Amino acid sequence: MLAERVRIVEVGPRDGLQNIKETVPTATKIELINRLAQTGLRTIEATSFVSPRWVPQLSDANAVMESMKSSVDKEDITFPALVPNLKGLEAAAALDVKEIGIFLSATDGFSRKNINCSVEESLERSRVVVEQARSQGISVRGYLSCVIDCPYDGRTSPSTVLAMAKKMLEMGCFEISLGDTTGTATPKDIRHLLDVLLAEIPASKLAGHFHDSFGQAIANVKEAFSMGIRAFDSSVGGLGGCPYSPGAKGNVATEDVVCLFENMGIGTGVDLAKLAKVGTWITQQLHVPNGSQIGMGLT
Ligand SMILES: CC(C)(COP(=O)([O-])OP(=O)([O-])OC[C@H]1O[C@@H](n2cnc3c(N)ncnc32)[C@H](O)[C@@H]1OP(=O)([O-])[O-])[C@@H](O)C(=O)NCCC(=O)NCCSC(=O)C[C@@](C)(O)CC(=O)[O-]
Repeated sequence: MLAERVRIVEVGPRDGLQNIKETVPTATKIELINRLAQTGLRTIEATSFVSPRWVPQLSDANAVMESMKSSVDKEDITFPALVPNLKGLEAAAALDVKEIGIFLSATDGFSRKNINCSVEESLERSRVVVEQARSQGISVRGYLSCVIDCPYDGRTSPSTVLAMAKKMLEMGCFEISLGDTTGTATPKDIRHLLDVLLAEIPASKLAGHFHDSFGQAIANVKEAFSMGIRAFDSSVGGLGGCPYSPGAKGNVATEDVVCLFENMGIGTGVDLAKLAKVGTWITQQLHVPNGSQIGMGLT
């Protein structure tokens, strides 16, 4: 029995697919989630209730979530969805979604490109969403993008990230997922950021969400772990990327995260061999390279 554990938030069906140009059939998305649910993952972000004009790939959010709702054999798995505004919350609530993710940026440039408003406006918008979600018993995770770098505004200062994270926690988010949206962070950047954040925010309220544009994401996971972070977002096969973060690659691969922690004697609850098969299957379906070397090695 492993004494220590990390919590993995699988974001492949949402972050992994949102940037794929060709329309992925709804049945493939549902099958991906069902296969991931067989690997031991306990949190699988399923989709986004966003504007179909902005992210056409996820315009089938209702159908995907409807199919999760009816699966009785997955009662111990959470299927969160991203929600940008009250319209998204209404759609999610109608499908009995138990957890939503709101998503804000530490920087104005990315905020305007991604959700068409300034950071200040996004805080006002989110406050109402969080209040209404929680009054309906829906828990809210907060994503904060561009914590290291912004594709439009350049480097982000840790003090800006701290101020935003505190505001998001105060409004009622149970955890803040720190997004290295551009995937440009190094372990030194992560240490510098966490030094500032952990002076005022408990590690249990923070998660790492690291993209892998320069192959540093797994090193960043390890660095954040060494500083006390115990929740990490990752994507099967290393899929992913935001349509509004040009050049950024996918998330750290879930296979790599599981392999890292299991080898450190830290439990993940995930069956790596089964997960690797899912990574191989979905990357073949999507005709994209498998972003996990360990995943390829195991299949
Ligand atoms: C926020 C908006 C809606 C503002 O977009 P807007 O154009 O300012 O919104 P609007 O209120 O003017 O509405 C425009 C149209 O969208 C519809 N609409 C409006 N809201 C919804 C909704 N919820 N669901 C469905 N439809 C919606 C609305 O009804 C209207 O339809 P029309 O009348 O023109 O036919 C838009 O910018 C948007 O949807 N953005 C989402 C972008 C996105 O999903 N980005 C990727 C996720 S974030 C990410 O990947 C980063 C993360 C989280 O992974 C962490 C990291 O790596 O950093």
